[in-house]
Amino acid sequence: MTAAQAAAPPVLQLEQVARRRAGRAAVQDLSLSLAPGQVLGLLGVNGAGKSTTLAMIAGALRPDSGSIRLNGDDFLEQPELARRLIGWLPERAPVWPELTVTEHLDAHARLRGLRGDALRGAREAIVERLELLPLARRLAGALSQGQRQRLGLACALLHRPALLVLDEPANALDPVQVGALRKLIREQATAGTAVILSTHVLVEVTAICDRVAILHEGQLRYEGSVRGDDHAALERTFFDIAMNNGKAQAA
Ligand SMILES: Nc1ncnc2c1ncn2[C@@H]1O[C@H](COP(=O)(O)OP(=O)(O)OP(=O)(O)O)[C@@H](O)[C@H]1O
Repeated sequence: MTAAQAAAPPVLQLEQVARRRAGRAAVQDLSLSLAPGQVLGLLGVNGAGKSTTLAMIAGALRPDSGSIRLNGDDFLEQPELARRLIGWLPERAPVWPELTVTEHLDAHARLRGLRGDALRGAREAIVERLELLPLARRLAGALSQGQRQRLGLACALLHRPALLVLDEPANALDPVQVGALRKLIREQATAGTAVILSTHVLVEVTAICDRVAILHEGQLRYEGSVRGDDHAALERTFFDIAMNNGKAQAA
């Protein structure tokens, strides 16, 4: 992230966001912000509230309370902003099994308002970048899990979003593809895209992210840089959560 990007207004701003699911608080009083070109990792164990948070940011779930702003605009009042500004890869990337990879990308592009040459240009660029050409004529329903994940990522990136929301993006990817994913995310950040991604793997955060927010039982337990002095505190907090359910261990 450049100094200019750091000084820009936040692409994403959550204030005191809360959401209950199945009668329990899935996310509580969550406040976060994300500048252009910044990569934020949402780290937490199973059930911590990561997917619920990302689904609210992507506009798929409405918060019970709190506000979400995209580039300063109240996104809850203008849900169409999400479609324009956000690229979302959900935890299990949904596919239309009867469409080919190309048809899939075209359908997504149309949903984002792309048509004609703009649509073709965007599709060709993403097919090349994600090396999807050998799969272009395959039915989406016949793809492996990792290939589906790549298609989901391509759909999220197709319209060059200002904010990329990635739920466990390394799921089902082999080590080569994980390396390619890390490179792609850093490339997006360098181009000014803000990225928020979820994971339960600490090394994933340190490899890709600039900042980290640890969620546990729906609450923000830690927020800071992944580097420098913050790193030890990050490791200690996550270790306490993963090994000891969030309670500091006796010395
Ligand atoms: N579809 C749903 N219906 C009801 N409750 C849900 C649903 N999805 C999640 N929850 C609940 O919301 C809470 C937060 O779950 P969430 O999926 O956001 O966590 P997570 O951190 O993404 O977990 P994981 O790493 O296992 O994907 C949990 O208590 C979970 O049981």
